[in-house]
Amino acid sequence: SHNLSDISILCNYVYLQKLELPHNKIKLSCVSHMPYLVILDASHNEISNFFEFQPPKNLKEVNFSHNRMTKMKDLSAYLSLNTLNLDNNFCEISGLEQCCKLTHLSLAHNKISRISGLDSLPRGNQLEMIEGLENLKSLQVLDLSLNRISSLSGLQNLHLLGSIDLEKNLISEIQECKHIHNLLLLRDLNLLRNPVQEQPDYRLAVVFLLQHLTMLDQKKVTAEEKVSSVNKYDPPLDVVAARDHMTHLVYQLMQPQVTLPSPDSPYPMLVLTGPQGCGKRELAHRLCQEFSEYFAHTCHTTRAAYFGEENGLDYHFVSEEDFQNMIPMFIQTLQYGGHSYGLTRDAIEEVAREGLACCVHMELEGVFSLKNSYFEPRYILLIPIQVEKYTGHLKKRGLYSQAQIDAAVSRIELYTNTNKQRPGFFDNIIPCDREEAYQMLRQAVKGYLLLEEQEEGEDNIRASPDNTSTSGQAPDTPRPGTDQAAAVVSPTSDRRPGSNVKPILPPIPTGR
Ligand SMILES: Nc1ncnc2c1ncn2[C@@H]1O[C@H](COP(=O)(O)OP(=O)(O)OP(=O)(O)O)[C@@H](O)[C@H]1O
Repeated sequence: SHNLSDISILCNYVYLQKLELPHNKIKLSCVSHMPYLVILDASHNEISNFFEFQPPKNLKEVNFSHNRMTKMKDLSAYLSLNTLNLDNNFCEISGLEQCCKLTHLSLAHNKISRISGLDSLPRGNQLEMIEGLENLKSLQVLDLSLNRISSLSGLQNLHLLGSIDLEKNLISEIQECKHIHNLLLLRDLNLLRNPVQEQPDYRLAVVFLLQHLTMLDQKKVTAEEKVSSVNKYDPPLDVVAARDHMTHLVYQLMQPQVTLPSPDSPYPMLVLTGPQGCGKRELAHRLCQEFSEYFAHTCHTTRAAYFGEENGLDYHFVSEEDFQNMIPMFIQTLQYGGHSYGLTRDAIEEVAREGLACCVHMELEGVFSLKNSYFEPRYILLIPIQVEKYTGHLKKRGLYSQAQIDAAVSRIELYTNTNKQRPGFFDNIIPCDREEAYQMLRQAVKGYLLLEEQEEGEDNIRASPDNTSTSGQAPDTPRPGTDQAAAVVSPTSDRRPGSNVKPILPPIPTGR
């Protein structure tokens, strides 16, 4: 750092192996007199000529960063070079084809729009790491084929990149593509002859992660591939529900006898839906307790019972193996947070035989699935209004990991969008983070049950069979706890299960 400009005196030091002259204004012609030079640091000078000296046979490390070079030349004579720092110089990289020992190339802060010519670096000595590319903001085409690169990290900010050729490298993980996920102009990626090709569903997974690609591995990405990849890795709710429904429909057709439900006598059900942890489970529980003569909860899950949960009451807790064996019995299932949840026909029938309606809670996919079925439940959406409060509540519960919390929070939008885009999809919407959520819920349910008058003292008034009015009830409507009721709900009754269910929910409006 002494602003040296003339170093011709060094011409006499022919045995020099290491020359460090950063931050000067030197010219390098004297290097031609140093055949044994191994390390050269001429960074931060004003050198405009690239390698303008006779090649020292063993020159291994060269630092030319921060100079004024604009044009590269063929470096085939510099056979021993393994480390080359060219930060802050060039517009185009070339001439490295014969640098067979190059393993470390730094190209930070250049104006390079095209990197090529690195593809013929001989095997066994290929680049393992390219440094400094992150600042090559104008780079559009990157050819790093035939190297030993195993990560795409460092490319994430090259927003103008349209083409990356990494054929025959060591990329082995599909997740590496996440590094280039935000490159919206990237159309062409070549990962041929990388170990990643062996990963199951490699092509669909890459097409999913890089949705702007038009060419992958020198093959056009088709519209069908794009749709299949989204359906596989982030299926829309309708697709999840349709698949679930299809499975259960097939099994249903294989069942010896279908009892519930039937299109002519819909079985009443109440479904609470909303993102996980919004309190559906407790609310459903309270409802089933308060309205125990109307509702019972019945769902199966493979998740372990939380403290205080009871088998058969909160869920039927079963092993994953049992759950899989029961698949033919389900009318709806969902994999959520690594666990399986489902509603079996048998469980619904058991509730129905007791003269009760099912009150279940589920994620939105379950609702979509039920909407495909014969069932015509009432759907109540429980939605958090204040995200921070909801997040705090999830944390306080101490049941969920941060990832689960994030997933639950991110799904709020799914619910609100569904509500916006499909008017009438939900019968009621209740802000679940309000103190009075349960009061609002029971009010809605009482509305369904036409129970208002009963509260006002008319004890014996129940919902009419046709649900059209609450007054002038048929006096012989069975009351819970009476012999008559017992007769109707007797499990030994030979009437069709479900036919004794109280006609509690008003008919579903047509056109839903
Ligand atoms: N049969 C089903 N189909 C779809 N989703 C279901 C089903 N049964 C339960 N779920 C939903 O799966 C998610 C996880 O269930 P879990 O019982 O662990 O909920 P939770 O953590 O207690 O949250 P919440 O308070 O929302 O019930 C919940 O959103 C629940 O409503």
